[in-house]
Amino acid sequence: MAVFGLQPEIKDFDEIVQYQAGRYISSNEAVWRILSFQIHERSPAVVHLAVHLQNGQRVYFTETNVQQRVLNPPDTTLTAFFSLCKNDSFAKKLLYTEVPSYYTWNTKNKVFERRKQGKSVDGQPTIFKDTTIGRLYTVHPNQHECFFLRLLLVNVPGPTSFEYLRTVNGTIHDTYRSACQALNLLENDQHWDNCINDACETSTPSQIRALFGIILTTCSPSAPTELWEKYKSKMSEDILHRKQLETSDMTFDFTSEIYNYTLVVIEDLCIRMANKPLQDLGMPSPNRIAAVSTCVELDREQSYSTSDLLLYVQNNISKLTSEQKDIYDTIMHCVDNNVGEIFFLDAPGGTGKTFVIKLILASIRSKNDIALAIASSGIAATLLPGGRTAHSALKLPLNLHSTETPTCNISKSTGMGKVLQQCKLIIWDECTMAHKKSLEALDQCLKDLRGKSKPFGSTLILLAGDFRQTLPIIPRSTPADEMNACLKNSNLWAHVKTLKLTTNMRVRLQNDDSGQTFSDQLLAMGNGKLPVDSISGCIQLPADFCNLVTSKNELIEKVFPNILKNYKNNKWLSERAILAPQNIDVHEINNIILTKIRDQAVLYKSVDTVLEPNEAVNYPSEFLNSIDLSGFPPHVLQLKIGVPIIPLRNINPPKLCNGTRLAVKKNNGKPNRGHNLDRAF
Ligand SMILES: Nc1ncnc2c1ncn2[C@@H]1O[C@H](COP(=O)(O)OP(=O)(O)OP(=O)(O)O)[C@@H](O)[C@H]1O
Repeated sequence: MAVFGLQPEIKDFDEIVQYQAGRYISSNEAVWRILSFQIHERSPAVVHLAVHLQNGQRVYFTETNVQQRVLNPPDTTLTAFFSLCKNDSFAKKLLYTEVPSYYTWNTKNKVFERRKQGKSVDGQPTIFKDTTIGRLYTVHPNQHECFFLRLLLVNVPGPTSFEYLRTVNGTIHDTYRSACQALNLLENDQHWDNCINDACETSTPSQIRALFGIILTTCSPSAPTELWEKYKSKMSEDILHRKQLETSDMTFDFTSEIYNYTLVVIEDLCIRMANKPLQDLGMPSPNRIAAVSTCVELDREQSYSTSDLLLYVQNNISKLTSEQKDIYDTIMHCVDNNVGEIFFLDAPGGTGKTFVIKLILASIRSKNDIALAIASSGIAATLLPGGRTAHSALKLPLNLHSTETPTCNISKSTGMGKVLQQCKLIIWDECTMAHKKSLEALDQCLKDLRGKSKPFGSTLILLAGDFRQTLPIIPRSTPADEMNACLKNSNLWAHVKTLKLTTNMRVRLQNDDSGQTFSDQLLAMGNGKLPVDSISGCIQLPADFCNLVTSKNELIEKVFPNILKNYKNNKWLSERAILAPQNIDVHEINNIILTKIRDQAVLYKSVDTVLEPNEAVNYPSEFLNSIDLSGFPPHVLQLKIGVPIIPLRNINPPKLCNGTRLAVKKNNGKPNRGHNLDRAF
């Protein structure tokens, strides 16, 4: 339909009508309009919620009603929410943003009313939930108090007044900001002070130094020197004690030399963790000439007790099976004769690969030589004595996939540079999971450090892993990309000699027939021997391969039977885990298990802020909190004593690597202590 006015009468010219009449409307739209169908709709519906300080709401008045408005200003959604929380026990559990899902806003009477339709809430047949969501108006951080009031509104359920929002643990705070501070919703140097103070009660000086190093390198405290001045004696106690023993004078007190030496140790830590000297972290720079120069990396690799290691070798070498002994002899022959070779130990799970590697490491280290143990994943690194992740030890770039020719950030003069020049053997466990570029980076680095053009600068390399297991993981990639990133596709692979372990020691030692069947099935699957369905392209699992369950609750019951009785038993916990590929399932399973444990839950919330303050309006804190990325902990972490947790990243390896399982031992709302479930130390 098209309408054109050829001779508009200038007198009654209505531009809007003219525009509407002159619009072209397609036949489809014309029919749609003639039948009065809705032109657009919103789903889910969004209700905007007011945010204002006490008596700060906008009030409209006329000359006639000014007095009445002053005495009795109309309610806003915020003041109506307070009244609702006073009178409705269900609303008391809700956050402001959750209210529109259960209540409708009556604009005439300015009250929230319970929904009459929707999905009824479990156990509350008279309460209905709808898909409607509530959105708070954003507030610029420049409007300080209003911004902090908003922050409280998205965190405190069921407030009954403005004063209620400012009340934390019975204390009424003067400002919303200090209430946020008391609820740990804001970043604050006081956290770090409390954290170190807490550590001083129970930790050794070296642990306090490591904690201080982590705080300096990753938490950007605003006044690091104040923390240093306050706790420098606590961090230097062991150094003082050593000095007292050396001088046989137990009255010897802290001196500037002792503090200087402590600073040197802390600086070494910071360089290792973040490659930054203390000066770049807002701290005084230590006087390196005055301090005894130490090479932390070299010290670390040579600090093993040779007598203990020798005893370990003597006790275990006779246990090696003939195929394990062949591998041990081959490697030790190369070590003793300084032969630079590249070996790949092809060992399916349970064939004793770790057993042989431990023995090789102990044998080399017992002669005070250096053997470097690295692994692609944190958990594999924890299983090797002195193991570290390849990324941390070799200073590999994090964006390996996108870098054309990545390099290790190690120079000849650094501690790690010296370790790599002097080491007799480098063992890389789970190398099949590593991107080929990381090995190529190590190859280039060793060639440079050792001044030799042969692969890996003629260093003896033992790669271990199993190509039947997980290949390198490349986000948003195709299987072809993964194959391309695989070590076998590197030019270096042509120089690799393969050694094989075939006997499953786990099965052999336990003499377990079902274990043998399971191991054979795994091998057949890894070797591509299981028949593939031509239509779906999937393999069919053998009927006796595993036990299938039908619900999450059944899975939990099977994996963690009788959890209330057993959950404080670390050995029991360390033997079981549920893996899920998606965060949403992980959160759901965690919540089900947590509700079964009767201990008091403590909530830890992340403080999420945008770097650019003006962007706070576009990315409000509740939006930042709602982002649930892989590799990041959830915004709200709920912990109870005894539950297992996994650190996603340890800034100061190698004791705790990412992936190590811990059990919560103490839960005080501050950074936690834990038992290690994966190994004892
Ligand atoms: N020669 C041996 N004598 C005694 N015990 C052994 C021997 N070889 C391996 N074992 C034991 O067998 C079990 C499996 O060995 P190990 O953990 O070294 O295998 P793996 O190949 O590293 O397995 P995975 O790849 O699953 O980690 C361990 O308990 C280990 O102590």
